[in-house]
Amino acid sequence: MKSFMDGDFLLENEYSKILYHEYARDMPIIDYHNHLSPEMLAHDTKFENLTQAWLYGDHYKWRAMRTLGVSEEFITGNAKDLEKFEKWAYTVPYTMRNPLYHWTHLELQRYFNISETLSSDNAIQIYNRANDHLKGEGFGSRGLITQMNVEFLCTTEDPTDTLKHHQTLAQSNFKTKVSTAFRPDKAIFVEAEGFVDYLEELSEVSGVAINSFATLCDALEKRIAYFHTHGCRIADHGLPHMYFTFFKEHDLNTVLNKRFDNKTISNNEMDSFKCAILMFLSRKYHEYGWVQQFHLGALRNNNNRMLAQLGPDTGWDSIGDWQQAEALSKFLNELDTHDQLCKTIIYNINPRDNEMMASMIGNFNDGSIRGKVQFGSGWWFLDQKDGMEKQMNALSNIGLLSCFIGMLTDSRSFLSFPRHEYFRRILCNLIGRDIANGELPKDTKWLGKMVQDISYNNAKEYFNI
Ligand SMILES: O=C(O)[C@@H](O)[C@H](O)[C@H](O)C(=O)CO
Repeated sequence: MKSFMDGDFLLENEYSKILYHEYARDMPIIDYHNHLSPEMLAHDTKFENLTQAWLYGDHYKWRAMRTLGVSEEFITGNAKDLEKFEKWAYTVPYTMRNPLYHWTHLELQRYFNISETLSSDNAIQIYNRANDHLKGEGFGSRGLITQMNVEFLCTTEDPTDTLKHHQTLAQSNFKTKVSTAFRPDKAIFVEAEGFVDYLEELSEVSGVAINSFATLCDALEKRIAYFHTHGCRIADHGLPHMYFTFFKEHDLNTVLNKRFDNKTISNNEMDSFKCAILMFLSRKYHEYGWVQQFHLGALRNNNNRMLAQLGPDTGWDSIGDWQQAEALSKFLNELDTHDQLCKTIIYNINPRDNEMMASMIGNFNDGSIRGKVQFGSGWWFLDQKDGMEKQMNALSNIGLLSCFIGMLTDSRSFLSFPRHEYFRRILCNLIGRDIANGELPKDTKWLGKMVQDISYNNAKEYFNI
């Protein structure tokens, strides 16, 4: 019987172990999508305690604590950091079978060499032991990244961002290359309450007076050029679904003028605007040689009361069930038809769409670039063992797992990088299981190279790092 989370954690047989320990484990990390703070990296911010490093910003943990009945005071409220940690320690045993249980103990092991399981019983001891580490060398924001052998990481910024922290990092001696992803969502959601105010910000930072669809595009292009100058080569979008509707520029200006006049717009006007702005952006990404990502299907901000209290990305989102395939196909086809489709990564949040996504990418992998269009790793509610296995099985069954660019943390926590280890163990076990069952040859050399490609080489080549 295996011990809990021992050295062969998630590795069921000898082949899984060989693939992980001898091939995947020591590959550097390329984390091409996350929400880490570039400011904290630029300043190499140290953490006063484990609560700040582990619980601040992590809405995965917040949802678990709320489900257990922990008061918001001890989550995002005014309780002391130690009190918040004690509530998290109380919660952890109740997260068994949720990925948080594995991530929590993997992180305690990898950063703090703590192998005990966390609970209320040992909360204070573990808190103090971890804090002693955090006070030491190599445990600032940069050190935590360096410890995990991270070669490249990509944060996510709005087009109005100055990128001053990325510029600081580029001029520093920090070994990890820190880039940014251009995330223009606020310019896309034309119906959003703050849309017009946002256009004023965009106008200010771009130097373009935005009074029409064309000038909005000019402003965005100026920011794409600015981001490009500062090393950005990736864009990202969080959408309920893709948009594809017929539009005329005149109508788009009508939509904008209605928003400037605080008038409501129809659903069709909304969709036409979003299709048009996304089409413009994608064409520009292609022109600049960028990679574009589309995170599709999240049903965001479901709890108005808590949104008003805490804002977005605080744990009140869930899996949506929009139809995805037709609009996505037509959008990508329109770009492909005019040779304007850049490298693209599509992510689904509803597991129902796994096979659809795995088949969709084959429509536009035209042989021009190896793995040009990618089915992204299990995202958000799917970035756990079951979700990752299902995503990789769908990709294996319908596409080519060997061309997959693998894992990303999508995290706001500097302690999340063992999630790459978690992914690599799951990947190696999937393949090791097939070898043990006689479904794959005992060619650990070939399959070892495959797991190294999925863990690192494919992403390095895909993003030209
Ligand atoms: O990029 C997104 O929109 C989501 O990943 C979002 O940031 C979410 O809060 C998240 O971090 C899920 O892992």
